[in-house]
Amino acid sequence: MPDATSLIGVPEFFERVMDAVHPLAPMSHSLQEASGLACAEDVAAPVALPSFDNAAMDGYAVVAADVVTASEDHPVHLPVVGEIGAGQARIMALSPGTAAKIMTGAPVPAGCDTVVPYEWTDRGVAQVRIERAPAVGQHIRSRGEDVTAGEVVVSAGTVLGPRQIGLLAAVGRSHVLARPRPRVVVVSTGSELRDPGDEVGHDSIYDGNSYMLAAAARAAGAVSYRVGIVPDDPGAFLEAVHDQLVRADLVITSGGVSAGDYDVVKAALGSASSGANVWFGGVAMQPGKPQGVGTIGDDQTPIVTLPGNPVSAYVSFEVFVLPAIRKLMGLAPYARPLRRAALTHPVTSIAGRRQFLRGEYSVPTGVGGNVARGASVTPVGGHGSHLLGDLAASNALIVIPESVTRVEAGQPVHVLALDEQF
Ligand SMILES: Nc1nc2c(c(=O)[nH]1)N[C@H]1C(S)=C(S)[C@@H](COP(=O)(O)OP(=O)(O)OC[C@H]3O[C@@H](n4cnc5c(N)ncnc54)[C@H](O)[C@@H]3O)O[C@H]1N2
Ligand code: MOO
Ligand SMILES: [Mg+2]
Repeated sequence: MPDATSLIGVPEFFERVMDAVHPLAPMSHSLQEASGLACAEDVAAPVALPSFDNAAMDGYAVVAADVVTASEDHPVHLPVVGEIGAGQARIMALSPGTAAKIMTGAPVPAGCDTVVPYEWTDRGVAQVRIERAPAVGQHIRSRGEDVTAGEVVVSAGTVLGPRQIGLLAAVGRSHVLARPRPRVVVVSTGSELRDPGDEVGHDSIYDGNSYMLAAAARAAGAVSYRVGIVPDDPGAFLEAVHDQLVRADLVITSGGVSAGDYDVVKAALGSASSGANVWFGGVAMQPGKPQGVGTIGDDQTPIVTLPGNPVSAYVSFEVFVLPAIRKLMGLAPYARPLRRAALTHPVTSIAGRRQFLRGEYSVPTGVGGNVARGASVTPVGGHGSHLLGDLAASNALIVIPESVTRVEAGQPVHVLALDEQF
């Protein structure tokens, strides 16, 4: 590994990763598939909302002038000429001096300019007694009052959340152009690795990283593919990665990027015949010092090579890969809110490195997260980048800046809230 003087900063490596990825070309998606994706068109409403004048209450369609004098003491009586249910518009026009039963959502007949709710009547069937006068237009939802036909209802770049999907469906769109979910291929390297469920010996361990990274990619909105464990053999590694490129928008590898004799990823991707162009180096952070990023194959598929220590791999994913996946999706890079919280115990950090410590972040129930409102964070476990149990017990990363070597209890710190997403 390069020594401390040759480490590059977290922001510089972040830029290298972001430069390697480009938003994916938009595709047509059914609304069911489009949830969480970035819309890639300005969607003009094909129809107005409401698309016709309709009743806002269950009651009687009437002509306002006929009932203007109605009161409990002086009710107005009108003959009921029929009934209009939602989806059953049998009465197209209403004559003055008559009423028609009408249900919420049903089209108001021509001539009707107000609806009398059941509660203001005797609910009569052949004749209705009206005891209160609605204003002209009351209880009628007018065509186009919400959305006019041709109006842009969702613009390009908007994230298609439930509200946008609901609106698109309501204006009759079955499909929408959106940037697709990136296909992320996860490759774990290490001759010591075994699949969960298999036997482990005294010198082998379970492959936690590829499951963790595949799950993290999926949680970020990607489709993830886990490639079986690749041993520390450069030829086998290159073959495995090249085999996957056909279905990869991004390749993430785990392990083999440090200074070891069997650090396969660095050895393989660094060779002239690898078909890859990858920068390897040290980043001024802990965990996550050894890193690599570049492209591989004819299509220049982006590849990020994460360190093998589980906490290092996870932190690197959060800090670099999650924003990269979001860029591929056409989303803003940062997914997590950076909160401020008071540290409950002192922590130390190496000078010149941005430290990401595991922590348990909490805010008093029902309030937003900042120090003034009582947010606090308790460090969980030590600095060791093998401490996966501590990572799993955490819900935040405490971020200690490069220039700081110690923070006392009670002091405010920034935390990346891992279970929160914008
Ligand atoms: N001489 C030096 N040694 C190391 C340095 C250094 O600067 N000089 N850096 C250390 C740091 S920091 C890190 S982080 C690791 C990075 O290691 P590699 O990316 O080369 O990863 P490996 O050597 O393959 O594995 C490291 C560690 O992680 C375990 N591991 C790997 N893959 C998995 C997996 N899929 N699931 C669970 N655990 C995994 C592996 O068994 C090792 O224990 O290098 C330091 N060394
Ligand atoms: O920097 Mo390594 O990523 O600490 O363990
Ligand atoms: Mg190594």
